[in-house]
Amino acid sequence: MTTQTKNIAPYAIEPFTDFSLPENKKAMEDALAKVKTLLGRDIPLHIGSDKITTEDRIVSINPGNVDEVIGSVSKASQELAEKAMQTALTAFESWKKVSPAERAEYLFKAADLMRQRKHEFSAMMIYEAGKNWPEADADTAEAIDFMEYYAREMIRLSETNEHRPLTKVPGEDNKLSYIPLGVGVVIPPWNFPLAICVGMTTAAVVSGNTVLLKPASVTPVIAHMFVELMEEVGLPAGVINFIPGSGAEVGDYLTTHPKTRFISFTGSKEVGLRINRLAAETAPGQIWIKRLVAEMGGKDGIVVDETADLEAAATAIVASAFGFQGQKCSAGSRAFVVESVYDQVVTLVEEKTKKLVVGPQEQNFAIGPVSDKNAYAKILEYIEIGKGEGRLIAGGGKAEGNGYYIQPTVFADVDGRARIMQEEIFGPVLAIGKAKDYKHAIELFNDTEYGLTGAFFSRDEDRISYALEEIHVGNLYINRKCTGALVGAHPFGGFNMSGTDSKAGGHDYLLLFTQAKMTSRKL
Ligand SMILES: NC(=O)c1ccc[n+]([C@@H]2O[C@H](COP(=O)([O-])OP(=O)(O)OC[C@H]3O[C@@H](n4cnc5c(N)ncnc54)[C@H](O)[C@@H]3O)[C@@H](O)[C@H]2O)c1
Ligand SMILES: N[C@@H](CCC=O)C(=O)O
Repeated sequence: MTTQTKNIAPYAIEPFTDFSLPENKKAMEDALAKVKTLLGRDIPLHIGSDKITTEDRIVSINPGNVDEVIGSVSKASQELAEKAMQTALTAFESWKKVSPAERAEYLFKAADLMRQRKHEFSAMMIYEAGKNWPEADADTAEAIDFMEYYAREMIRLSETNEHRPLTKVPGEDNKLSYIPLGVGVVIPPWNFPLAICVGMTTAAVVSGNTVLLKPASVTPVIAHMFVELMEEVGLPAGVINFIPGSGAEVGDYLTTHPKTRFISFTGSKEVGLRINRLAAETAPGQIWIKRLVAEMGGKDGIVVDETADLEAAATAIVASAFGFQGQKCSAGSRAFVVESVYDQVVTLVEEKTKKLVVGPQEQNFAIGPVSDKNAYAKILEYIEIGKGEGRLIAGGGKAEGNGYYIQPTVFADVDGRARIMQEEIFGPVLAIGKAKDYKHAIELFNDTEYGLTGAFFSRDEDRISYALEEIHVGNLYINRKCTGALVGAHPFGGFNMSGTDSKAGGHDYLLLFTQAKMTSRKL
């Protein structure tokens, strides 16, 4: 072990804030007040050390108060995307020579600063993404975790010859080193606008790559707050280039660019498959196969058998379906319950859902707005489809407020092949189906093109063993909700149309941003 590693404390998960304590509540209120004074600013592109302002803008608004502008964000054109690519290519030549421990140090410093200003980052997400306080706090905690975790992981990878030596051959000194790939395009989603953006970007950067970060158009301001933080800790110019822009224009341009070495994408199946197709084409002058990490959607859910703790199962169903308004790739938008306890579980879910109050997230309501106008229209359309596919037992339409508010909605008696059981709605809509027995319930659960998260509720050990083997998802939980993976503890990524199963927050993740070089020296 090197001296540097010895001085680094073992990775520990960032604790969540308990807002029932008056001092924490006050700290968040102060942060909300402070961040409010920062809203509405002009946000430039960051290309190398240049801050570039453009005429064309993305105007980010508060989805819970649509008159409030969060920021007016400059938008990259293809010419500016090209400038960013050239800048990242130049920066790569020096960044790749910076030692892994030094690269990790930037992440440690940024994690430290983010921890100190935790509530300010959360406050920005409360305004820009419509997260409530605990959801925003968990997002910030996860962003800190990703930086702490990947920094240590890079150091561990750089010491691989000490920890996992190659087989000895007399007369040879053989070594393996993990070197960076080059310039990557990082395309995060809006729903974990800090954690996933930070995780994807810092994993690539700590591995020695330089990046073009194209934030989600719904949440560019919180992404910019992170970019400013990385500048504050002294990350060299050009390592992270911030280029908000249209997916179709800038996204396609960079995906097909011959100098793009890898693309790290998290978002919908439709966009992920498009990037997969475009990235597979070899552009003139391209000398590598582009690497693609694509984490996509889900149609996740919970299976409940008759031996389960039904109260706990119903609580988990409601939390998984409606946490952050169901806008998680891990959201439990389906539940399958065996017929002997079906009515009991449905009643419990109905009661618990009806207790959820909808309102603005500045005031920390359980349910806030959905992300934007398009999502609002799409979710309401699915609710209408659901009315023809199941029995409406809670919600069923718009909720009051100056934003994109929708009632948490539950449909019971839904067939496994119904559209609301098969298609990712990405909103507060839950479909419940009845199964003959636990095996049938698992069969219904597996009948989807996705395979991201799932949970099984039972007290029977044999059935739990069966579920562990048969439920086909990347993240499977027993007797708990199917959302809320923790960095280091629950490496995250899905099967089938849910993506490339990259296992973010796990030991294998940085391998996706490196290539292993073997050197053999004759002694
Ligand atoms: N599997 C996971 O880990 C995970 C995590 C979070 C979200 N998601 C999924 O993300 C989706 C919600 O996020 P979203 O609405 O931001 O998804 P989205 O696919 O609409 O957008 C994702 C990102 O892709 C960009 N984009 C759009 N068109 C592009 C193109 N042609 N080229 C390049 N980039 C382009 C967007 O600007 C955004 O930054 C859901 O399907 C959800 O399940 C998956
Ligand atoms: N990692 C998060 C989901 C990320 C996608 O939206 C969870 O486990 O709930």
